[in-house]
Amino acid sequence: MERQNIFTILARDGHARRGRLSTAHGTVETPVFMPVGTVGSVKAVCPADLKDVGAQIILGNTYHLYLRPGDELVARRGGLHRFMRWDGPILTDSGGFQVFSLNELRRLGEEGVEFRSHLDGSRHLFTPEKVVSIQRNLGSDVMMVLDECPPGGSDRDYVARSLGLTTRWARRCREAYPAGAGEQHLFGIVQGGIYEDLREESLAQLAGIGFEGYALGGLSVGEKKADMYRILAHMGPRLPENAPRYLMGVGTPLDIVTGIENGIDMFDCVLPTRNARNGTLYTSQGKVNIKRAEFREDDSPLDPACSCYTCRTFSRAYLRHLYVAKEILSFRLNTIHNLRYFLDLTARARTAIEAGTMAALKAEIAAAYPEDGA
Ligand SMILES: CN(C)CCSCc1cc(N)cc2c(=O)[nH]c(N)nc12
Ligand SMILES: [Zn+2]
Repeated sequence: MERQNIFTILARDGHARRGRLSTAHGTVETPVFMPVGTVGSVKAVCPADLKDVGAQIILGNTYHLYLRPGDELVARRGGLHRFMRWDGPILTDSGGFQVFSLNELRRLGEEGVEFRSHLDGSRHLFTPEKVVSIQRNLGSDVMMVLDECPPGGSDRDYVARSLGLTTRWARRCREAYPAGAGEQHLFGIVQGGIYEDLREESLAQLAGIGFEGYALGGLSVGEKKADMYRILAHMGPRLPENAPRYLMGVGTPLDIVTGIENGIDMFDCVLPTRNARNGTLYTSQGKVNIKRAEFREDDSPLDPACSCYTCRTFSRAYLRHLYVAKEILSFRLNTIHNLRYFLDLTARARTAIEAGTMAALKAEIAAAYPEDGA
């Protein structure tokens, strides 16, 4: 069955693209930031909050949902959208990355990756076929292939061998879910570490198999920022032109704008949700550490340039009080704001690309976050 083109480019500004991705649960305006909802919830906020802050597509995670509550239980409850009452698009990572980041005990082989659950120590094997089956049970709109993400700083020989395994696994994922097999999209993940030639080799192999979208993996895993930016500049524009491009696990506000100017369409990062819970808030004037004593009697809004519920309603003094008192409401209000900041940033980028003013947006973000470019 001929697949209709799922991704349309509406405008460009240099390598930056303003696009539209169609999924079974609606269209996604790109560039887009995707809030992370690893175990079926974006921590501290509910679906109504997510809609209110402008979330379009959120992330779920194969590893976590497979272990608890179980992908088959979620399937029996009607799939992840129904289970968590999120009716917009969902992207799920394949789980390999989480196996490596959460488990000391794991064994990597041609068949797949064997690991012990971080919850109860039970033994499991993730194969390419298994992670596709889990993501089909979850019903995610975008599935990721099983890949190996070499740790930052891995030597070239290891990275070269690893990308071969990632390609063989990607091919098995595609065979388990051929193009046109259903409404879910399958994205390939380009590896190759900090080596341009290995990155191009990984991409050529994946493009030869054919996926609905392509992700840059293996970045923001401890490598030097300069190395990440070098690979991003080299590979962003080289990813297939008419497919969505996803930079996994990135990043800071400046990383995101830099990714957009290098042709990336989709981003996910735990920074807004994780930092909300430790009081680090992102604003138009840079980071605000809400627990600082200077805010004790500050009646001004967190960010005068932000129109989120938190900034419209509460003072910095109150947000500081909630945080210091360890009130649960602090997590929710801080998360609402931080997500709104990252979602507004990509919304502003969409407008900037249409207007040809991405350079000005980047200069503004670089000035507000001078420490990010380090
Ligand atoms: C919450 N997010 C961090 C989870 C989704 S993105 C996870 C993630 C992050 C990073 N930096 C690299 C990789 C990678 O190379 N492969 C895979 N499969 N996932 C990755
Ligand atoms: Zn706000």
